[in-house]
Amino acid sequence: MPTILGQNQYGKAENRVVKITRDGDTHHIKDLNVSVALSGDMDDVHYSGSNANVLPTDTTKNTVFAFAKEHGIESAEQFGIHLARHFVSSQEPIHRARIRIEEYAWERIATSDGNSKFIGADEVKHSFARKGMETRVSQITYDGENWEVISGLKDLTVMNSTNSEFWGYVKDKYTTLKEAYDRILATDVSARWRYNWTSDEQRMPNWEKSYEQARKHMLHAFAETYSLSLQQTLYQMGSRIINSRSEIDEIRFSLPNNHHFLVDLEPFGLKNDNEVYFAADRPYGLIEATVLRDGVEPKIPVDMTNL
Ligand SMILES: O=c1[nH]c(=O)c2[nH]c(=O)[nH]c2[nH]1
Repeated sequence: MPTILGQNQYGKAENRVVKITRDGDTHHIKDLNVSVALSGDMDDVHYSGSNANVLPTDTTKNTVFAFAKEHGIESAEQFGIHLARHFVSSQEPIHRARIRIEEYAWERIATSDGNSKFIGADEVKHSFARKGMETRVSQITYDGENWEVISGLKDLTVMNSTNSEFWGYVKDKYTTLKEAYDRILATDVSARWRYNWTSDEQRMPNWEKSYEQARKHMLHAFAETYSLSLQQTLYQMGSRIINSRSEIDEIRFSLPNNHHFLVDLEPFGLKNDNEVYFAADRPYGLIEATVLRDGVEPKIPVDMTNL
């Protein structure tokens, strides 16, 4: 049965590029998911396997990261225009380039009430929360006598573009990780906290205010902790809440360490001065712990994913 090749395209999909622009101590983030699809004279590679016209998808990936350094990322559109023009104008066999870009928006972590006691202007400049991501959750249990209220949030994505190190860890024969003295610290906060309101005899907390305050304290602790590990940051976030909110006795966190790897741009003659990162989605470190008011019994389940 004779066959012919129909429409075809190829390229590297979902290049997760994060560009930090460091304007003194004020940092700016561009966080993109860039997919490249090229088409043109690609009959041969399909029919005979000749790669003579094939620019490797790996190269299209490298180009995305190199362009983030060379041209910066002014806007997703501008970045896509640079890339598409480059592929079509530099490669004879390529006649069409389609660049798809998703951009993740970030906003600076700032004080909601103008009270900058916990957060100096410096911290705000390199601490970000991703827009419109989080989900607020709660679980209410009542046995006719006692109440248990657990509240929390998930998918609150935050990033510090500096003030994070990781070194001095155990090294065995399988350890290859390089010590880091200035790395990106990013996580999707999943937290559950338990209220010490258990009976109708007690004054009920203001749930709305409590949620808002717990969230705020957590973000401020994240932003202002000079972090030597995500574990340390986690503990600071928890203890800030316990110390600031008398109605909360226990908080449990599940924090993925969203790794950002510096891209090696040396092969392209470019210096990567802590600017262009590959945002890996898996595997990820997963740091989990409960922070408790001293003397209380832990009640939040260790595996809180169904909560
Ligand atoms: O903050 C961190 N904690 C770890 O336990 C760890 N392990 C690792 O490889 N990187 C990191 N980062």
